[in-house]
Amino acid sequence: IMAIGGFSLQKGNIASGKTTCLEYFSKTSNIEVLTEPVSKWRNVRGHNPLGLMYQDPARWGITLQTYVQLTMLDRHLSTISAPVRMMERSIYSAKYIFVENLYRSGKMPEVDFAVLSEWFEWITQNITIPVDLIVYLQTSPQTCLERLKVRCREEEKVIPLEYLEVVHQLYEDWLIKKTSFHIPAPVLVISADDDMQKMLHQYEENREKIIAARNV
Ligand SMILES: Nc1ncnc2c1ncn2[C@@H]1O[C@H](COP(=O)(O)OP(=O)(O)O)[C@@H](O)[C@H]1O
Ligand SMILES: Nc1ccn([C@H]2C[C@H](O)[C@@H](COP(=O)(O)O)O2)c(=O)n1
Repeated sequence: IMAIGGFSLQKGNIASGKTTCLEYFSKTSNIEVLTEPVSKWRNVRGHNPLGLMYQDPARWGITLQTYVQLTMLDRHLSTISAPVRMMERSIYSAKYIFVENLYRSGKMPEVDFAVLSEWFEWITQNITIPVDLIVYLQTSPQTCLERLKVRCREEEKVIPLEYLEVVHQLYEDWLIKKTSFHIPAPVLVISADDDMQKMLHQYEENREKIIAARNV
C-alpha cells in the first residue's frame, strides 16, 4: 500500500482474501489499488504459463516466474494516480515464497533458480521499489483451501492442502518469525480467517494505519 508518496503491499496465501480486501478499500476511499496481473499469467499471447506451471512445475516454473517478475516490476513502477496505493503481492513474495518453494521442493532445477536469482538481485539493487507497509492477511491453509474451491479457477483445481501449508509456512517464516529473508517494510498483521462481515470490521479498524503507512 502506498500512503501519500509511499506504498503498502498486500501479502497472504493463495485465496486468503487479498483481492476481496483491495476491492473493499478501492470502493471506500481515495486509494489506488493494483491487483495481481493474474489474467496476464493465464494468457500471454495465447499461452497459459500459470496452467502450464501447475501441470509440470519442473518444466514451466521458470517460465511462469520470469513472467511474474516482469509483470510485478511493471506494476511497482507504474505511475501513481492517488495519494495512497495498495498493491497485491510483490516482486519480493514472488521470489521469497513461490520461487523459493519451487526450488526447495526440488521442482526447479538449480540453473533456473540461479538465473531467476540473478535477475531478482539485479532488479532490487538497481531499481528503487517503494514500499512503506506490508499488510499480511494471515489465514489458516484450511481456510485458503475452502476459499480456493469457492473461487474455482480451472488451473488451481490440482492444488492440495499440503501446497497451501508449505506456502503458509514460508510466509510465516518471512513475515512473522522473521527468520528467512529481508523484509522491505514494517508488517501489519490482520487475522483473515473470519467471515466477510467480521473482516470488513477489521479493515475499518486498520484503515488509518494503512493510509498513514509512511508513519508506521
Ligand atoms: N472473509 C471471507 N469469507 C469467506 N469467503 C471469502 C472471504 N474473503 C474472500 N472470500 C472468497 O474467497 C475466494 C478467494 O478470495 P480472493 O479475494 O480472490 O483471494 P486472493 O486474492 O487472496 O487469492 C473468493 O471467492 C472470495 O469471494
Ligand atoms: N509468484 C507467483 C505468484 C502467484 N502464483 C500463483 C498462485 C495462485 O495460483 C495464483 C495467484 O493467486 P491469488 O493471489 O489470487 O491467490 O498465481 C505463483 O505460482 N507464483
